[in-house]
Amino acid sequence: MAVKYELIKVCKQSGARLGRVHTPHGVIETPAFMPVGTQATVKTMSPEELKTMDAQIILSNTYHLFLRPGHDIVGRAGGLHKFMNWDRPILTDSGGFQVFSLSDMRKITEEGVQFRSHLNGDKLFLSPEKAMEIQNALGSDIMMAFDECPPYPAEYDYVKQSLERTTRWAERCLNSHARKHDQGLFAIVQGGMYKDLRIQSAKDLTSMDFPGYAIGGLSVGEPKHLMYEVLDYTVPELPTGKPRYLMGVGSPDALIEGSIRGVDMFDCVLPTRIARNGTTMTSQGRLVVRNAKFAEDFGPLDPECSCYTCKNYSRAYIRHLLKADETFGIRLTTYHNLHFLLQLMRDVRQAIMEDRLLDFRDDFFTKYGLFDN
Ligand SMILES: CNc1nc2cc3c(=O)[nH]c(N)nc3c(CC[C@H]3O[C@@H](OC)[C@H](OC)[C@@H]3OC)c2[nH]1
Ligand SMILES: [Zn+2]
Repeated sequence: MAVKYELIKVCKQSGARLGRVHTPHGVIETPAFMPVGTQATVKTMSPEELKTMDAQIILSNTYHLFLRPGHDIVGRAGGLHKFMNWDRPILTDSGGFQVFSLSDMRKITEEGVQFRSHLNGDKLFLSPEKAMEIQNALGSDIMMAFDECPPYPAEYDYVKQSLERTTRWAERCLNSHARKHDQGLFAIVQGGMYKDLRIQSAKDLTSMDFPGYAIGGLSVGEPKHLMYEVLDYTVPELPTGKPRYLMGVGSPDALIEGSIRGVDMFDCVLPTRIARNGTTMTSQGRLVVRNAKFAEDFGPLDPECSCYTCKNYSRAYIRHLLKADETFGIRLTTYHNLHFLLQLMRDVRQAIMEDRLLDFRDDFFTKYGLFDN
């Protein structure tokens, strides 16, 4: 079946919502955090470990897989699910963002974007139609429309031109959507930090029938309060019966604040990226386990965590592995960080069920030391 959203309940205290996103490879309970597996793997984690921590859906990336190994190879392997041995839902980004964040020598035209591969300098081209062809070959359950994510800050006129082109590109994606595997195609709302442009982008895109809507153009260096402000006036422009996906977000506080504002899906490289330099998220805030002070600390990363890492290994052992550059060290910090955010979203869903998400936020922020900064 195609991608459908089922609204279960709205939190009486916060307006956040509990929902389910039905996809060809299974159901996602929302609000949900989606681990990022850019190059067809969530770095250092096996699919079995991701299932043990109950990751419901993972992300992969059109830009990276187009460049390497090539979407045609993945297609001939039977698609991304088969290629990476993951039988739950997969969402793929359309590649637009990476063209701007990874490659140089790029040129935007109405047709699409010319750029050079960040791997070998090859001249390449991505367009709405190409992005759809690639995602069809990958066979992801949720595909993203090809868009431009303007930099921050960006001039009003540039953002207006850009969002209007992104809307035309979204229409071209819809028209070239083969629905080969009954995949869902989400449009991406742009408009920078300008209220009238965000509302224009949302109105234009919701007038076409997409099964879900992403809010793009955020988490690009703007202050957090500005991101929340944009959410405050953009989310209400989106249909309540469709999932809302805030791209590239985020930290524990942003996941809670975004859920309060009615966002259903989140993705962020934070948990896997900071794990690689030995930074972990714990119920008492961030903990840099590489620090010398943990050399003889034989307790778990987080005394309140029930994950595999915290049940079986000490801070001293993990610190030793990281200092010795042993791969198992970043596997343990990665496992814990992903589990931490997945558990946080389970707690958020429970708080929505019990109409107490604002209380949950205050308790979490107090313990996590977020009222300090
Ligand atoms: C960090 N802040 C952030 N703001 C973003 C805004 C946009 C946006 O407006 N449009 C598009 N198309 N993508 C965006 C993205 C990339 C997310 C992907 O980036 C990849 O993570 C690195 C990952 O790919 C598996 C993920 O897949 C959905 C953003 N990331
Ligand atoms: Zn843990």
